[in-house]
Amino acid sequence: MSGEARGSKSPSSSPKEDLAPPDTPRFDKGRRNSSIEKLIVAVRIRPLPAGETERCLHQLDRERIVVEEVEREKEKHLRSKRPTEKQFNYDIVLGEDATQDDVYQATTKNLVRDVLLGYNGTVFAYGATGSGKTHTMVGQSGGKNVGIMVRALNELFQYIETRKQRYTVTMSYLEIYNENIRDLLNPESGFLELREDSSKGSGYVQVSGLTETIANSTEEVMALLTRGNKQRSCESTASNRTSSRSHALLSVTVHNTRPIHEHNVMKTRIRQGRLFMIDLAGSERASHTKNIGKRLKEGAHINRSLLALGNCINALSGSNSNKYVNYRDSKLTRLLREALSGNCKTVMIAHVNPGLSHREESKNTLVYAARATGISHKVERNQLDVSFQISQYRSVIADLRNEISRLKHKISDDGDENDITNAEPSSKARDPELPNGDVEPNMKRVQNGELLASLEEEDEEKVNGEDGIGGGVVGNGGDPPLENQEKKAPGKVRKFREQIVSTFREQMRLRRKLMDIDGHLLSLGVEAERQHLIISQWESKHNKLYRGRPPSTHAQDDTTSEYLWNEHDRVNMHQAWSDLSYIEREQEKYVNLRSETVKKLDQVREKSVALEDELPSRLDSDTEKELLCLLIRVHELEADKMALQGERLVESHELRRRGEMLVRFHRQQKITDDIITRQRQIMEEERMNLPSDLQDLYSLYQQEIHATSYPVDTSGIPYTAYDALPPIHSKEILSNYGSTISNGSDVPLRISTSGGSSNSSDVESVSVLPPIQRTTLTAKQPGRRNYNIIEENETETVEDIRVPRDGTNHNFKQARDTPSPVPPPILFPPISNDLRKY
Ligand SMILES: Nc1ncnc2c1ncn2[C@@H]1O[C@H](COP(=O)(O)OP(=O)(O)OP(=O)(O)O)[C@@H](O)[C@H]1O
Repeated sequence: MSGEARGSKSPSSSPKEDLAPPDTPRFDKGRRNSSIEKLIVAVRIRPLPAGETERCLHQLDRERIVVEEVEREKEKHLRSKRPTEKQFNYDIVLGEDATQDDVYQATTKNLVRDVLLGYNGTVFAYGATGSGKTHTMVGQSGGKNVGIMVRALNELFQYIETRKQRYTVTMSYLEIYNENIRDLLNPESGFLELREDSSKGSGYVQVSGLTETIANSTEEVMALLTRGNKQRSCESTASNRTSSRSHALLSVTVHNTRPIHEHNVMKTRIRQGRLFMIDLAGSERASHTKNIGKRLKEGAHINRSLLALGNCINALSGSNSNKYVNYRDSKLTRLLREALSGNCKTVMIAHVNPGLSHREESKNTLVYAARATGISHKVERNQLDVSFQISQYRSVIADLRNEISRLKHKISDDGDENDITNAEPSSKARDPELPNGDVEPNMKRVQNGELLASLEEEDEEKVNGEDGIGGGVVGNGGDPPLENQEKKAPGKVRKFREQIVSTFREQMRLRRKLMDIDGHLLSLGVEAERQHLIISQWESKHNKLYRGRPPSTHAQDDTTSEYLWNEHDRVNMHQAWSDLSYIEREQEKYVNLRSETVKKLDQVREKSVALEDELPSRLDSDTEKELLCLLIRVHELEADKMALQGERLVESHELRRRGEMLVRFHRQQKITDDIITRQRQIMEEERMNLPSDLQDLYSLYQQEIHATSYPVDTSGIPYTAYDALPPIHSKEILSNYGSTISNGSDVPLRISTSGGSSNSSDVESVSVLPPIQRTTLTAKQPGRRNYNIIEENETETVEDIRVPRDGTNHNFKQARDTPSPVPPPILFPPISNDLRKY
């Protein structure tokens, strides 16, 4: 082990010291932006498992372990001087009595500090099954036995909470189980793929689709960690009652920005450190574990990936500088590549069981661990100092991007949830009680003009912020406002910038106006639908189609009217019609205003593009150009954001309007159905001969009705309830698609295939139509079938029936004389009390 390696053995150097602030002079070494670091190897010896008394290894001191060798009988005589034990040296040896805190302090505490300084760090637990890896990394929740993961995160957050600087912490947690990667924070996402990101260097891999969660507090992180741990693949094996069958990788990224002064120039220092904490699955010998089946397969996968890791360690520890290291053999080594040879400070905690029966596994672990002590590589701090203004823009752009993607997701989520074209109208939309009482919050705000006001406020803030180029848009922890910086800018730049800002302001003003107009137009549309609904509600209540425009004040003179209007109806209908004509006038006015505003907006946009085009020729300095480009970009993103907000508003109004329309259509459909059914009833009773084309149309209508399947029949009785009733009649019926059987009374009829239910493959659907109960069967195939005829509360035999291919109806009136106890069925939801008053 080289002197330098020993010198950089930070994990064990001061186990009891507190985490010092990252920028104190103590960390001069860290201030150098790159250094050669060796992989730190710690060995933890777990206590002897219960029932084992004999041991095979011993801790000599804080750095050495000895393993007793087994001497074969023959060798004992042949080589009497042969040493009987083997000694191994490591950076740190933690004995059986080491506490969880001792292990954390000695191995990981300094990595946490390094991560805050902008380095990447990895700590991974290695060893045979049952040797204590999960105990070290995860431990037991709460109390003194919590593991490294919780301790590191705790310390990280404790530190961040005491600092004013801006930190963002994100985390992800995955497992590799049978060579498949699963997101432990979002297990529903299925298996994830590894993707190579060549932009970050050859072999740099990322897990595509892995959830990267922003964590704000220790509690939040703990909750995430607990959730992830519950998802881990863990089984009981002969060697370990709670054996982890997967490798678990927890990654915590700390992003920090802070202002610095360098040579009287204000800059922003960006640092990003990443800490991986890995609990590997344990290597196992099939003969020892006695695993079979699934466990054996898991074991094979675990061993293969650990073998690949061992090979990498072997290759990396060799003295040849041109060594070839094959990381591609397993997903584990591909993911650990950065930790083993890249820009990362790494600590390996090898775990051994001192019991005699575990000698082979423990010795193998010790051999690998000893090899790993020879690994060293160059580590660099991830730090970038950028011009303060540029960093502010970057930050604003990042915030806006996030906001835009959040809005986009929201729009698409809402679209999926509310896809009215595919779905039945929602209960909200169908229930006419809701139009007034349950409007979306956005809608309410639009109707009250509040949305606009709040948007204006929001934009005021943003536009005002621009006076200082984004000063105030992003909190900068009490740093000098950007205006001060800007005042120093040369006059030419300032003038150009003012032009850009004023064009942008105008753009935003017009966009706001457009949103206002759109909002108003949309609420007018919804209101118009509502008035139509009120009118159709009235028509439905009176079972009459409304004829023409307002009876209004002339209604009392309308002596030809077939019905008499009461005063209440007259006032309400008059109100509805006059509201409708007002709405139409308003719509016309706002449509014109909209097209004028769009025209103006296009002109301003053109002006803004022209300014951007002029930028290279009007400015000399690259920094100025970059600044103004970023300014334009910020504006564009602001504009995008506003456009998306507008889009969302439009969508929510549109959904609402469609909901109202559907309620109206359903009401119209109900009236139509009632008319058709009653006409049909009269025709049947009068035994009228129908023209064949009308008969065809009627059959078509029935088919359409039957295409809609209801889980509950129209009288509210679940279909399954019929299946419990005994069949009153079983008959072979020659059925046709859309054949109707009616019993001439309001007792529901039910038909199912002989011995089966209506769900059988022969019958596609059965429905009951008002007002006379008819059970209509829609067979998948024409032809003869056996059907059971079931009537609720009915035991008498119904006459044999035969439904011919032409779909002629069969009336059982003569076979029935018992009045039905079942109330008349209702096809659509009851009319709400709210609308009934109209
Ligand atoms: N240092 C220790 N002190 C007390 N108990 C320990 C220690 N190490 C391990 N154990 C106990 O031994 C058992 C096995 O440990 P653990 O599950 O951590 O092993 P592992 O190496 O993760 O095994 P696998 O690879 O099968 O998942 C557990 O009940 C654990 O609590």
